[in-house]
Amino acid sequence: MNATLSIRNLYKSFKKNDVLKNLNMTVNKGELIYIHGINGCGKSTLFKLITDIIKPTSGEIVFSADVRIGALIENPGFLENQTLKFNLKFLADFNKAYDKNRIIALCNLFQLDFDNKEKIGKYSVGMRQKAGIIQAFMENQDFILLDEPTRGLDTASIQAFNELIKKSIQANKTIIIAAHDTFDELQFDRKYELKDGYLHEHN
Ligand SMILES: Nc1ncnc2c1ncn2[C@@H]1O[C@H](COP(=O)(O)OP(=O)(O)OP(=O)(O)O)[C@@H](O)[C@H]1O
Repeated sequence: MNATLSIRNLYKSFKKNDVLKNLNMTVNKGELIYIHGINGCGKSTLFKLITDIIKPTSGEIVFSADVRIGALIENPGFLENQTLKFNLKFLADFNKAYDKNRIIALCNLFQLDFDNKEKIGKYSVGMRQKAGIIQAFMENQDFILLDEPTRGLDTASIQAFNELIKKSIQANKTIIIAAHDTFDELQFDRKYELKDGYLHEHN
């Protein structure tokens, strides 16, 4: 198999709080992975480690190649006094990856108005969540991490989300979804449970 991410003997503690203990996981290119866990079990911490936002206490996180990562972690951070259009361009420009047509297609999929003049700070929870999902996919990233992606989404948007995931997997993207929600419509290659700091693989 074509391992794209290898996590070896990963530990993360915040002072005396041992959040992740000896975590091992290999993710292959094109896989769809699900990590289930209750609030506070360490899902966001794991994603912050993978995206290098925080450093492990010990252990290794190795990408086999130069992958471009898209991520939705906790509440998506935006410039609150700017529009959706401004925010998405601003973020994509960091990587010189602004693709207006792709962004408009994603906005249409989620029934979000790309030209909405409202500041993003005024958006509803669901609208903001959709904007967060869009930024994780808008640069056609290879490896996508989604933390509680369907939080606050209505039924139509959950369907749009499922569609996006299926299409992305067909396009050989690698995706990890961490959530306490279940995703019955999606076919995962592997499922894990993150509990008491340990990651258990489900059959
Ligand atoms: N920067 C930090 N400093 C100290 N403790 C932290 C920090 N970040 C996370 N933690 C602790 O790590 C544990 C896991 O938090 P994390 O946010 O990863 O959980 P989660 O599974 O994403 O939860 P939720 O589903 O509620 O988003 C919690 O006990 C939290 O208090």
